[in-house]
Amino acid sequence: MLTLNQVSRRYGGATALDGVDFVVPENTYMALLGASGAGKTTLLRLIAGFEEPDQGTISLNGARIDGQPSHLRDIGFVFQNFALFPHLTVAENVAFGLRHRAHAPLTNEAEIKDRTDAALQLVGLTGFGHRGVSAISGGQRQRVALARTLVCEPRIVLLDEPLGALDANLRSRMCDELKAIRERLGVSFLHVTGSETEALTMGDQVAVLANGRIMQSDAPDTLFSHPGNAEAARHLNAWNIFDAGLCRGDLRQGPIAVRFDQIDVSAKGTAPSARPSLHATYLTGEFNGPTALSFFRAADGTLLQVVDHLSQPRLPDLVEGQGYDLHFAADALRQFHGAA
Ligand SMILES: Nc1ncnc2c1ncn2[C@@H]1O[C@H](COP(=O)(O)OP(=O)(O)OP(=O)(O)O)[C@@H](O)[C@H]1O
Repeated sequence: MLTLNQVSRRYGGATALDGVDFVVPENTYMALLGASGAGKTTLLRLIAGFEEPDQGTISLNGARIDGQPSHLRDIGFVFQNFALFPHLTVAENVAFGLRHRAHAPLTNEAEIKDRTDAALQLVGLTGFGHRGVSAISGGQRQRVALARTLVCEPRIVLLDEPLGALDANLRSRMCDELKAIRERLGVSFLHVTGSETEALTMGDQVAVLANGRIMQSDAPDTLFSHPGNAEAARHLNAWNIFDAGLCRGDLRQGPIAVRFDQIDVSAKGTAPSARPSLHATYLTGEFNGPTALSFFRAADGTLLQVVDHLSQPRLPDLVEGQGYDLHFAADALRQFHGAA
């Protein structure tokens, strides 16, 4: 189990991480979701030991690792750009870590070969060992990077946007593979990403990092259905967040959130009186295959989105520039304390 306790990191006057409390349990695929600049890479670099926190502690299985040299932490790191050696073969790239690690480097060629072959088999690259790393596909390069990390049997694996350099089809295939490989190994993976879809698909647990803090860490379905604050909701790209004052109905003051797929639309003045509702102007629509997204503007300028599933359409025909009532079940909304 990896534990960060009140970890902070500043660069000059800028705070990258601000009192982060974070736990990655054993044998877990942990996804860390955050926007660009949220501090994701900084967090991984502190765990790996490439940098030290200004404050706070980092422990692995109960023992402090902050302050320890990086190469003694037994932590694997898979970089976004794979960082393979271009002049080495696939097998040589994988074996490199075994030969050169600071802690008990291997010299026995038979053992190096056995462990390299096992790592290549684990990532589905048996038979590719002799190839140059420029003679394989992007997805295969990603798997070499993973094999190179896994061959050293790290206690936890950190993955920095590992699918970022892959095209969309390959990305979804690699999602399944990464999950399967982790399950076979039984070590925890900490995978950082800016994509909510990737985080929710991959993670046994998903943490949201914003403004240098962990906003929420939960099972993906809990996070998606019950974001605990406006910042977590905003990262899921599925929730409208607006001021309760816009609504007709008996609501507490402050920011509220309603999911894109839980809002209904009626002609102006026809919202059922039992449901909270607000007026908004229809801007435009967007088809995304099986779903359609409609955009509205509320009186205070807030942009609202409504998702309609084409197999079960709920929305009337909408006219651009015309006002509508947007309404929802009272139990569909979430209210948060503090600013939106
Ligand atoms: N070496 C550094 N010197 C100064 N500022 C830095 C340094 N490294 C990171 N920062 C700043 O710290 C903040 C967090 O950066 P970090 O790279 O951790 O974000 P990130 O979430 O990984 O972003 P991205 O998804 O864009 O890679 C940013 O504001 C960044 O500009």
